[in-house]
Amino acid sequence: MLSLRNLVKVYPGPVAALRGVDLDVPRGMFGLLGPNGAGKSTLMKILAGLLEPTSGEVTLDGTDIVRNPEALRPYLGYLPQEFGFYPYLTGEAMLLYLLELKGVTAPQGLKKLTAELLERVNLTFAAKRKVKEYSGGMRQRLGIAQALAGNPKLIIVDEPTAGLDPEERLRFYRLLAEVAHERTVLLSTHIVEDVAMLCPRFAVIRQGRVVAITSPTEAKAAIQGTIFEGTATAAELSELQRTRRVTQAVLFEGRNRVRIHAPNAAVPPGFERVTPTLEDAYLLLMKDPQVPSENAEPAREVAR
Ligand SMILES: Nc1ncnc2c1ncn2[C@@H]1O[C@H](COP(=O)(O)OP(=O)(O)OP(=O)(O)O)[C@@H](O)[C@H]1O
Repeated sequence: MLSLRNLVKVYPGPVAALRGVDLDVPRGMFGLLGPNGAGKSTLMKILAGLLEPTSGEVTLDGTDIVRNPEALRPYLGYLPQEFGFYPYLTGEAMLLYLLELKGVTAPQGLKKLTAELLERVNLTFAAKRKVKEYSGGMRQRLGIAQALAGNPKLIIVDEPTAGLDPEERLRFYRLLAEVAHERTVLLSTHIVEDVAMLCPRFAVIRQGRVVAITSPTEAKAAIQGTIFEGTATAAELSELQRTRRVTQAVLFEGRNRVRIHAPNAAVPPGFERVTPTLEDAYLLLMKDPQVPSENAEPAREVAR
């Protein structure tokens, strides 16, 4: 179990990136969902031992990661947001180099381990191709291969599906789900679909604070019966945005299709009750004025 207690990070400025995060992350896949700037990367870097928190505690199975980052290293795999690959190396040479850099040892030899890891992430066919010829999805799979080396207890992946096309994203989801069978995988993302597809539980982070810890099913159940959808003109849409909580406004066949949260209030004419999506739940949490932006707020369990 990975446990975070009252984790605070203040950058010079000062910028309060984390304002007291409390979180327990069990085995399996766990999502950390939040908009850009919420503090996800800061949190990931602290967990990876690359950044010191201003205060607070992080433990992995009882070992203090903050005071003892070296003790953690063999148990940790990290796929950062910007992974630096050498474009002119082959996938195989790149991975071998990364394993050497990480100090991984293998009884069967590093070359064999490289081949096994490439097989694990379905890249054997591209082992001899230069990394510059890899698609975004192939690069991310190579990134997971290096994170898997040494069979870590904890894998941290920071925004791994940004920029992948739908097919690559799906393939990457399958790989992550498989990897999470045997360990804790902490997935940071601003993409709601990542969480919907992969995470039995997730935390929502907003302005450096955890504002909810829930599951996709619970989050949707909590707003069941309160989401309505209809068509609106541009003027009607501005009025709705002023007076209601709009969870979605998209153009569909040239007209505004709008989803609103209407727990008690009367529903505009033509609007019909629809099944809530995780996106609805997430957007409501992001707009929730109950979640103060400046004052301390304990983690809230949604509909438990
Ligand atoms: N080195 C730094 N110095 C000062 N401020 C920083 C630094 N790194 C991040 N920040 C600020 O801290 C806050 C949280 O940033 P962080 O990168 O952790 O967010 P994020 O949720 O990962 O967003 P993104 O997805 O855009 O990376 C932001 O306001 C950001 O501008």
